[in-house]
Amino acid sequence: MNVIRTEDAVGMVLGHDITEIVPGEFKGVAFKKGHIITENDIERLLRIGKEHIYVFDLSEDEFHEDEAAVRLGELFAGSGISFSEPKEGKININPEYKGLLKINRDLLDEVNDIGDICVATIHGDRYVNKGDLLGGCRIIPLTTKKENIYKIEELAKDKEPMFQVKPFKKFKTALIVTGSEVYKGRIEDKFGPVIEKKLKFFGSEIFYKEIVPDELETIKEKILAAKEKGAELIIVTGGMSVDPDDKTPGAIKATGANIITYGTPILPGAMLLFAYLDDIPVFGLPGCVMFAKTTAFDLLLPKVMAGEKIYRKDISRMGYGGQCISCEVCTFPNCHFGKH
Ligand SMILES: Nc1nc2c(c(=O)[nH]1)N[C@H]1C(S)=C(S)[C@@H](COP(=O)(O)OP(=O)(O)OC[C@H]3O[C@@H](n4cnc5c(N)ncnc54)[C@H](O)[C@@H]3O)O[C@H]1N2
Ligand code: MOO
Repeated sequence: MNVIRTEDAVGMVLGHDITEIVPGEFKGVAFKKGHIITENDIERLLRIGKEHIYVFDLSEDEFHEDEAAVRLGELFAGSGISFSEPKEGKININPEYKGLLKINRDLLDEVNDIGDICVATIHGDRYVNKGDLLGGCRIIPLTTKKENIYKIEELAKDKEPMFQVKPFKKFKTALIVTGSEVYKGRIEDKFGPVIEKKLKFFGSEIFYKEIVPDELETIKEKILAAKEKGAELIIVTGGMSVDPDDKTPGAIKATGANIITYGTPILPGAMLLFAYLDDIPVFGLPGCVMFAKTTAFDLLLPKVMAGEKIYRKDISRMGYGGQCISCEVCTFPNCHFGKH
């Protein structure tokens, strides 16, 4: 740090906070450490009694923390992402609309390995709402070598952005409720309303609904009929376990669908089936989806709704963090469930 005459400090970086006291009116920080001194500041500094100040020299090969933070904000913000004004070398990252958050985890780790620059995030692959806090980027020293920023710009080239939000699409959804007890009117359908509510949250609606008995052929026919009618997503509920009356997995298979998984390492929801009938995602949902607050379905549905293709490995890797602990007050998705 150098001591310099205040009049000569324009464009330089203030090395310490400066307090101003105007009796009866104001007492506080007039200028913060790290502030870049402008022509307009000189008179106020002199009035505070600062004829000399400590400054950092911003040499040719350095960026001021705020400038570096803004450059990184521009670099990290993919579609649907905005970032705040820098404050003391820090920007906040926010979504511009509701959607599925994607974070480039490899890039994140590489950036944090460099030093001087810290990026902290929430977990990706979950839904976020407009204005949520997704993360922050802070430059640790007051100034950082330009080469650090250029290195990050190079690292990020031709890669998925650090942050992006994929908007949810509207899916024409078919719902096939299985269960002879429901079909015969012995009990009321409690599954349908749960699914309807979950879909509505993502902006999709059920255009085709059938209640069918536990008969493999009937379930199969209704799935194929839904496809024929233009379904973009097919959900079949109930009959997913191993009882003799549980026909849903067999029926989905019999349509010729490609079974991605029957059994997910997620609890509750281990008996969930996910398949593609041509390109149409098909869920077989076990009974727990009807009564448990959060299940495997809540982890997979946002991805499907954002138009992501689901691979077997995406599901088989979900065991880590895949146990819901049924908190008294559910805060999902702001919890460990489904984060890995
Ligand atoms: N022997 C085994 N039994 C069960 C296993 C297992 O591995 N071995 N897994 C358990 C798990 S985990 C789950 S989850 C459930 C899966 O249930 P299903 O998908 O087979 O559900 P259902 O047997 O069809 O129904 C269970 C229960 O819920 C009622 N239900 C079903 N659909 C509706 C509806 N639309 N409206 C109202 N109520 C409905 C149904 O009447 C049953 O009482 O299996 C465990 N068992
Ligand atoms: O394992 Mo079941 O499908 O969780 O409730």
